[in-house]
Amino acid sequence: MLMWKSTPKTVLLLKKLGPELMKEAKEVASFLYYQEKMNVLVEPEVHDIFARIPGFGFVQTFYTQDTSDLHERVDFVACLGGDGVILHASNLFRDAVPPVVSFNLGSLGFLTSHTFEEYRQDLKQVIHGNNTAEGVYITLRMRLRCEIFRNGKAVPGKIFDVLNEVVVDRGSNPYLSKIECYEHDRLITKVQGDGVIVATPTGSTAYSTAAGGSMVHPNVPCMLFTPICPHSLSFRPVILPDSARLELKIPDDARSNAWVSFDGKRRQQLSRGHSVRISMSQHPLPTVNKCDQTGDWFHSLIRCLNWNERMDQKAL
Ligand SMILES: NC(=O)c1ccc[n+]([C@@H]2O[C@H](COP(=O)([O-])OP(=O)(O)OC[C@H]3O[C@@H](n4cnc5c(N)ncnc54)[C@H](O)[C@@H]3O)[C@@H](O)[C@H]2O)c1
Ligand SMILES: Nc1ncnc2c1ncn2[C@@H]1O[C@H](COP(=O)(O)OP(=O)(O)OP(=O)(O)O)[C@@H](O)[C@H]1O
Repeated sequence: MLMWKSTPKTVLLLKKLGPELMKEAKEVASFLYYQEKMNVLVEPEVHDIFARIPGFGFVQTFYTQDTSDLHERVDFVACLGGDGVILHASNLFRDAVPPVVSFNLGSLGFLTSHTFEEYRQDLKQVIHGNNTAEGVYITLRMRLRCEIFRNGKAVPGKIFDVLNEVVVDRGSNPYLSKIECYEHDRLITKVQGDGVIVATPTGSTAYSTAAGGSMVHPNVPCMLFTPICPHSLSFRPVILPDSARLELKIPDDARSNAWVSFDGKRRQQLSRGHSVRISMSQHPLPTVNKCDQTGDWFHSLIRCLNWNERMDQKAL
């Protein structure tokens, strides 16, 4: 459950990229500042828009070049948009992540548990959660720490924490990709196909599901190892414990380079001899639940993916 040591003072308000959702962002910023007496931070591009609107001089911003101390300045994050905004929030925080409450104003919104209509009541619950009888539940979402290596040496500045998954694929190369997969330095298999996904339980309902992986409740401590179009009749997806330490390496005899992406972003080439090492991050991402961990998850499975939607059988 969410327990504040002292009443939260600063909120980071994130919204979906682009000009839309400014009306909603203005409404939420005013509510947090005037009603809840909170400091409101937004990203620099959004701040540029607020700076031109009379009466919103209270909205502050931060330097995106250095977000290393952002977690110390921000008590919680409020997101307006879809799943991509939560992935973006994850990307802003390399180390500890403050609790994230998200209002679904995007398209699918599997991870965005709250509706915008009730934002006042839900934000009050988050801010004064300690004092309410019911309390506020959170889900601690595992992230994966990914680090790129060249011939066994860490490439400086190439460390990424992902909330959904890391993908190594063939990119636009016409050749089958060849990726050696090690677990704690032991070769477990070679992927010969379009690529491979290493996903968190949170990411299990995203790309990994599309590639045939299982859907895993976010409280299960594990990582999913899901091949993409493997050219083999026996390569089924597997689930590994959260203690696994994986390395995906492009061998010298691969016909072409590969590509790696982190939560579908920050895509870059992996040449022969390059590898990406993957282990559980020490810093999970806490998301605020609307109901509770299991209730929210099944609600999203049904609302977004029509999980087991079927006509009810009539009595005899
Ligand atoms: N074939 C696929 O299904 C496919 C292909 C590429 C990327 N993706 C996913 O897109 C994600 C990036 O999302 P984005 O919003 O920035 O890009 P995007 O705008 O391309 O959205 C991809 C879709 O995936 C959904 N999604 C994202 N995370 C999810 C999750 N944890 N559970 C269920 N659905 C989820 C989003 O709601 C959206 O509908 C990647 O992390 C990857 O998982 C999926
Ligand atoms: N503040 C932001 N800064 C940078 N990129 C962002 C930001 N907000 C959203 N994005 C990106 O913009 C895209 C669309 O955003 P988002 O996912 O929130 O909306 P959507 O696609 O309509 O909803 P859903 O993902 O739930 O289907 C995503 O790829 C996301 O990563």
